[in-house]
Amino acid sequence: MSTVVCAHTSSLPNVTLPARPEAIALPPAQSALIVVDMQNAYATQGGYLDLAGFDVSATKPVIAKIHQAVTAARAAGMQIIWFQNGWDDQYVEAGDAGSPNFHKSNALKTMRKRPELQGTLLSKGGWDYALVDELVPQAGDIVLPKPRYSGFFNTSLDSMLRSRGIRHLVFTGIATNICVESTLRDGFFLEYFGVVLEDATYQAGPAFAQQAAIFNIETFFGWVSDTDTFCETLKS
Ligand SMILES: C/C(=C/NC(N)=O)C(=O)O
Repeated sequence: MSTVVCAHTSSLPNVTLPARPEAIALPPAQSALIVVDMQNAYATQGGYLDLAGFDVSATKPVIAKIHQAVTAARAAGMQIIWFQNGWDDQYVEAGDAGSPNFHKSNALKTMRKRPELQGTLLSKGGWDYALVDELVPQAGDIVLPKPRYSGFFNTSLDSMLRSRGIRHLVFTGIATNICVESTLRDGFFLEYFGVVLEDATYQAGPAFAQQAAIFNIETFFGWVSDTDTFCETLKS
């Protein structure tokens, strides 16, 4: 079985992650573990996705897997990056009717339908915006707010990564088919190697949305592995 090795990092200590469609090199000093939007909005009952009608009842095991992956990545010296999706409490950053986001964001649509929720969903400083209690960033981690689905759009992610010489991105978080896939895709166009830990992600929508996102990543944009394999690989 072949292994994909980035030409610029081939002289670094050889950590190879078993993945689909083939193994991929993952030098810890040139890699970041990215945790996408593990906020109450996306992972807790009573949060935005739940209120908008999406099923979040199976997110607890995903939170546990992310905790496991973060712990292993931290022990290996890998940079941890946490994203939080949302906007100011007046929703200026969300855009007005001139922005597609205004029309497509289910958080904004839910608040228009239920005005009593106005100011609560994905609003910076609120419970919905906060990371779930089980996942706590530590000193040295990077916490980045993001205003759109892709973590590369209108954020400092690219410069944070480039200034640290990071070329390899390991993705966890919610939702696989939206912010995880959007960020991994943009990373691909910017020449980052993206791997998703399948069991440390969860979709927004039916199960086929997860399957389609994983298919797209495995086939066109990156690589797919799982949390135990990632942790074992880093340990060895
Ligand atoms: C539906 C949705 C997904 N966000 C994400 N973190 O993938 C949203 O933000 O509206």
